[in-house]
Amino acid sequence: MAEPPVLIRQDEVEGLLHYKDLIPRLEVALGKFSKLDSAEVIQPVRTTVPLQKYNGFLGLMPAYLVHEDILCTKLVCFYKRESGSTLPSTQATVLLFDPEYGNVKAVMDGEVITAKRTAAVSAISAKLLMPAKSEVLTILGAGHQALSHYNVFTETFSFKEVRVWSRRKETAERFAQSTQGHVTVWESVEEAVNGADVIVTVTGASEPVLFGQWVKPGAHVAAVGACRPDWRELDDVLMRQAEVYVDSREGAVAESGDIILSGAKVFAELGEVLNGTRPALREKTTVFKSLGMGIQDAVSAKLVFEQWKNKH
Ligand SMILES: NC(=O)C1=CN([C@@H]2O[C@H](COP(=O)(O)OP(=O)(O)OC[C@H]3O[C@@H](n4cnc5c(N)ncnc54)[C@H](O)[C@@H]3O)[C@@H](O)[C@H]2O)C=CC1
Ligand SMILES: O=C(O)C1=NCCCC1
Repeated sequence: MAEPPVLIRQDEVEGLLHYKDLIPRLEVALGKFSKLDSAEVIQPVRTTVPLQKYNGFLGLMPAYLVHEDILCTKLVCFYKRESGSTLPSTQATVLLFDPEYGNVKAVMDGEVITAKRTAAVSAISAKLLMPAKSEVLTILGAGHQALSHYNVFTETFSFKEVRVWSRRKETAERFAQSTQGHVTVWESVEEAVNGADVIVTVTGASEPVLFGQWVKPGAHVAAVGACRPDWRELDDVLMRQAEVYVDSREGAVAESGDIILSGAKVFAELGEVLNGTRPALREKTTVFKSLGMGIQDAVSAKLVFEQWKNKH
């Protein structure tokens, strides 16, 4: 009989998952995913169950990495919350399986995994696509993803200035007080992104908040919110003037309102750039449209479980 699953709490995941270990593993997984002839990565597009009554959805995100023998699924509920709501917008649990036996080896918190792996993938996009001499980082939104993006971007790169905007100034101010380094608070998106080299959009918006006319030519945008086919964070001008990169083409054309509704063409997956089969057009304005992938959770969960076992 299989052992019962271990339970790995949020504070433990936080202490076990580090960007320096996570980023290289995500790069390998993204590269394998984008190899057209590879049967090594099995990841269906996320299944979503709408929770209309609560303005949210349940997302089911299974993945199997054959070579590494990692079988995993995340169960994630996401809600659009009213401004000022104290309810969480994301609740997630990750299940790691023994692929041969079929039992669940570990049940772990998925919120820290979601925050860190999403930010780590955005950092990979920036490493590949941001202008060579990037000095100004602007973060639009001031929630959980804003903080994980702040942490990995300041750990990985050396920006001279970091700015934040949120729809409520108090939230942006609270965010700026919570960060290790200095962050300036801006009252309008237009001013906040003026001259920015890298812009991270991590809002719960379903209408555009970032407009192409405000974005410096050559800037890199990591667009993380707007994960439904009818939600937007970026306007048509930006989507059409930029070279658009995605985590998964299949996911992007099924789920991204910014891509579907603007009619923008996807230039490449990040994995294709990592594999050297598509170029990184660093000198152009670039958008990385992130939707999140089961394989990102799977490699994160494996890492957490390995580290947990080392300690127990
Ligand atoms: N691409 C990916 O892999 C993932 C994407 N996400 C997305 O990232 C976004 C942020 O997630 P969290 O930081 O966890 O949420 P959060 O609830 O912690 O923070 C959301 C932020 O967006 C702001 N916001 C909400 N509605 C807005 C609106 N209509 N206009 C402007 N700002 C608005 C809030 O004030 C807050 O600052 C969400 O859209 C979520 O769906 C989340 C997880 C993974
Ligand atoms: O990839 C994820 O995890 C999520 N993506 C979109 C919003 C919910 C969580």
